[in-house]
Amino acid sequence: MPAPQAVPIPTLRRLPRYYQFLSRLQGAGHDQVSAAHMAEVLGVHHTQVRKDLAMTGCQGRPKTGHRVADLMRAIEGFLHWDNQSEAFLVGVGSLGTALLNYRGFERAGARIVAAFDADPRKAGTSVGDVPILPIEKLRDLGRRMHISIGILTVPPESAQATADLMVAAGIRAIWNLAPVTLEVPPDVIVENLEIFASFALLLRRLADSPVEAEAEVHPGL
Ligand SMILES: NC(=O)c1ccc[n+]([C@@H]2O[C@H](COP(=O)([O-])OP(=O)(O)OC[C@H]3O[C@@H](n4cnc5c(N)ncnc54)[C@H](O)[C@@H]3O)[C@@H](O)[C@H]2O)c1
Repeated sequence: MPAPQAVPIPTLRRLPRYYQFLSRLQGAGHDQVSAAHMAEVLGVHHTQVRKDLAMTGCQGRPKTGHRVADLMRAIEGFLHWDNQSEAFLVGVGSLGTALLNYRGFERAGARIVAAFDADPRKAGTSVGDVPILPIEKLRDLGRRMHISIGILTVPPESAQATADLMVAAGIRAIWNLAPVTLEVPPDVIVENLEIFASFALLLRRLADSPVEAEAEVHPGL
């Protein structure tokens, strides 16, 4: 298996999509899949799919392709999903609560073990089985529990201070959902996610797409 730094980022982004597709195939009772079929359904060039899958070390067979279960295991191992990383979430508002309620993280290899908020009314409560703790506990607890991932869902004005606190707590990877460019030491990884950037792209593409026919608007209304 190549060293992690040799893996192209686009491959790392495509593998979870492959995994979701495989999981749907498995759910529908299929146990074999070809790279060509994955390429067609997912709209990725088949050479690229083969290259990506080869990186996971899973060998396909010329006629039958891959066993779905083997491929899923290979992707899990390659992305370290089989070695769950524990995460802290900071900022238990609308977005933070939605993420805490989302059980898909565990399938993606991360388990949120505690959440933190500055609002004293939230401390001492929980979302599902995740306890909400006062923000003052973040630093010591992070260090004691060797937590490496921080999910940042505080308002923009608190984002940099929260990132600083996460770094002081020993967190080495921050998933930043606040619309702020964070400044962190060079050895700390930041991945930003902006849902509205994707939505803006959708709107732009809709505006650019040709309208084929004068559609009947809301028939039946
Ligand atoms: N990435 C995206 O696509 C996306 C989508 C929606 C919202 N957001 C961003 O996510 C963040 C949260 O949005 P929301 O709608 O959940 O806000 P919210 O106001 O509902 O929740 C924010 C929470 O953070 C807590 N908080 C504030 N300062 C804190 C601090 N210093 N330490 C710990 N906790 C603190 C508040 O008490 C509150 O519970 C915002 O930055 C928002 O812009 C991003």
